[in-house]
Amino acid sequence: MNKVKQFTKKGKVADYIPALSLANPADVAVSIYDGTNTCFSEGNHNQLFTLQSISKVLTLALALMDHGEEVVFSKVGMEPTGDPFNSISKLESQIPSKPLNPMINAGALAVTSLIKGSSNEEKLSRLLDFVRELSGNRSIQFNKEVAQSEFETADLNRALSYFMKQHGVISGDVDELLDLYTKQCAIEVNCEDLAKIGYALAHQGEHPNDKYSIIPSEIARLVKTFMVTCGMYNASGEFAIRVGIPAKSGVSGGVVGAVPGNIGIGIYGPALDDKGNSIAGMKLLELLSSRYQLSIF
Ligand SMILES: NC(=O)CC[C@H](N)C(=O)O
Repeated sequence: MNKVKQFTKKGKVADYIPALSLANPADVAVSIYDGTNTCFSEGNHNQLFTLQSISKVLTLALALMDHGEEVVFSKVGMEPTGDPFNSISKLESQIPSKPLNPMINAGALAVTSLIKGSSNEEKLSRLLDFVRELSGNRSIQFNKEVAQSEFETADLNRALSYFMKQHGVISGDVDELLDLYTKQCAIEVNCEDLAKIGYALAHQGEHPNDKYSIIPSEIARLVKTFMVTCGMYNASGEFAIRVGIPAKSGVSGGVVGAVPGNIGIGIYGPALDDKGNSIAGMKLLELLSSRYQLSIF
């Protein structure tokens, strides 16, 4: 832990969502869960933070459970982009303007538009229940201030959505979609919750304590594969080489790691590198992976 703390000085807290700029850049925490009911943690593992892009993994799993692969992958592709997570450029150059994968914002917005429910309240409550079940934590909620702060400033995500609506990738009201998406991104967890979610994904979608199946194993496999190819945005290639753990980051500084058949890892470190990944989190995962030989490759 001491080895990685120094790296926080080189990073910057995200401020394009104003509420996220309140985070303390010096924070670093990690939890590791091996299925034996208690987490091994270091740092302030009770610190709450929002899922942000980590939620994309969970909405993908839910949308696949709701509709199956054929429907979901008619709206979103399976290829890494090599572009920043909020880029619009490939939407225009791809025919028929389908977002390239579900881990970039355009693809995640398309996936969120697929979540079943008769209202945003019902869709959000289904997603919250899903996150609560995967983490074994019934008290998980979303942070209203962070959701509101993102909703008020999400013009780029609105632009992506309008572009996709024009091209028939999504339908319906764009602000309704943004309302759900910003609440999904504002779901609040701590490192232990993330470690348990990582464990569930690492174990074919099993409940982290009770071991019954929450996500069908084929969907858990598919989601982990996206974590490898696109989980760290346009740093995914280097991350696969240096770390080799299926993982997903968010601009709040959270990272979830799922070592297949083994541990789940939850990290918080809000100082980010230039690609939007937790700078200390990436380093910590690199050290953990080499010390305990966790790379899947
Ligand atoms: N990379 C991220 O975590 C991005 C999520 C954020 N809510 C956004 O859409 O910009």
